[in-house]
Amino acid sequence: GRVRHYKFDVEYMIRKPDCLEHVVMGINGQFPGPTIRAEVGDILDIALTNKLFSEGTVVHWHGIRQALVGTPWADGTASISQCAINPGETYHYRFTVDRPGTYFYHGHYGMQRAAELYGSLIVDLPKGQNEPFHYDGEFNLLLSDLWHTSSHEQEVGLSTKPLKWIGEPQTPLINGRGQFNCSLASKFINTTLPQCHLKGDEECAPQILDVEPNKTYRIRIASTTSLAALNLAISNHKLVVVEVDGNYVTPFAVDDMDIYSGESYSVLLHTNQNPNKNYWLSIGVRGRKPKTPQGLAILNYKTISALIFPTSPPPITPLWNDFEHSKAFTKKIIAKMGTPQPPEHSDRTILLLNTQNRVDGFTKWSINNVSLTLPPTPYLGSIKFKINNAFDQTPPPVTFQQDYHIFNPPVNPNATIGNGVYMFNLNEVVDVILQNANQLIGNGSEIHPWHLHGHDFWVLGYGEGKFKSGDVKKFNFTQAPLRNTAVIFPYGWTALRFKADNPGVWAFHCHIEPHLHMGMGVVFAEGVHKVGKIPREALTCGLTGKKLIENGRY
Ligand SMILES: O=C1O[C@H]([C@@H](O)CO)C(O)=C1O
Repeated sequence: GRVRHYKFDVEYMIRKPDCLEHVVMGINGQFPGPTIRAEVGDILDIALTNKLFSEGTVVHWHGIRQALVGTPWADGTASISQCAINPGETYHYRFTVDRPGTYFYHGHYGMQRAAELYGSLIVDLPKGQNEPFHYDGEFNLLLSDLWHTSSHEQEVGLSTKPLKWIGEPQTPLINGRGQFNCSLASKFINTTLPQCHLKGDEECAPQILDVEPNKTYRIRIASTTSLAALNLAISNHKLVVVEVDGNYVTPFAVDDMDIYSGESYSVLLHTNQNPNKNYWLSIGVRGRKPKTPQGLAILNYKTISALIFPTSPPPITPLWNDFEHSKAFTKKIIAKMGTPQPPEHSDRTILLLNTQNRVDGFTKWSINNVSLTLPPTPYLGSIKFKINNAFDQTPPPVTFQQDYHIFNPPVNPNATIGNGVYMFNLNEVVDVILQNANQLIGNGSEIHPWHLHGHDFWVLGYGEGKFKSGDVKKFNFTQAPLRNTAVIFPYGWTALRFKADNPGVWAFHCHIEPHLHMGMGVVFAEGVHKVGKIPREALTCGLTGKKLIENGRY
């Protein structure tokens, strides 16, 4: 593959993504950051310079496994794979993209994703190879949620006693575009917002998808929201899902689709409707009581002007708590024939109970009663160089008390903080059962999208209530989809299998950024002794900084 060089300057910028002025994080003067487009086998060489004034940064390449050549130091997770990049410093992300698909990148330090640090990353097949589906043109939609409070204010609120929850996002964004103080569809929907009067060249003008009649378009869709789960639909048009998290799936048609934070999709759209009209593409909030208006874009049949608004209302987003609708969609996702099958047996199973808890009166999320607090020395260096006082050496619990009542608030809400690591033998096959439960107070249970770094996993199944050993009989081994993000539904469980075959240290966490901030994650490690030479710039902080770099030992 060829080497593609990029220079990325991460900076704060003043923009008007929803027609109002906000501070957002961008790259090279662009918000969202530039789209990276590469071919399978290419080496991406990204010199990323921190142009922020007074805080560190890192960028994670979401869905890229860093596995082909073994570059775990390029995964872009602060405290896990590298030291945060200080203002004025440059870090070199150099890695191979080994598989086609729809990916994205985003900040992975503090809550810089909520500060809107993200962009798209698309990997094409090598020239001459064809996708297993035909299309005449393509679009790329990166979905996000815009906040009118700064990520710093959000972090402090989440770390305050009592909790100051961040609430709901102000504006959903499609390719960084939304409208806050007006609506594109106020004529059609019950809104107090005035009709937007936009010329089309504003930063907050809607994304237009220009199409010709009777063609097939591939729409790539990825969500890097901080909180919101979204439902996407296009009036009058079916969507045929063909790709999920960089893996082909058995195609299926839907009228609308759920997209959780951390997921990516490709859908095919046939432009087989009346070409003398335009149509709405909508994204609406699901899974939490929506306080955010729909985000809108326009499907424009080029036969008419893009400025002619659709003459019918935007699609209605399914009810936020219609979880059966969500489950029906998610369970339709099955592997395409030819997808690698999961190994028949696993070497070990870990059960991870997701709960909302208290630690010294602070509201936290915890896994088997441990709330993750990242250490100052990144694990990759501290494990490789056996710096044993860098983090808790006792591994975190692999199960939870079997008499735990998942349908009730916790009897004892107290959890502990910790930063221990689940250590796997290289090439071990691991089953993970994610178990959902009731929230801290009152009745309720939320959807959490769990994202694994460094691997794909097979989704073996989703179930209701508390996982029982007999539930393994319900696992789907023959068409288990490969993914890097999977949700747990309210009061349910999700079973995953993966092969710990990628030497390195990998985050596995809820992709809802405030939940990760509140401790909702774990750290996996395997074969770290096999990791090649870690670049110095990954090790300059904490105890690796002191013991290796300052002493001139590295
Ligand atoms: O972590 C969360 O905290 C709030 C709520 O449970 C307490 O205010 C909420 O909706 C979350 O998802």
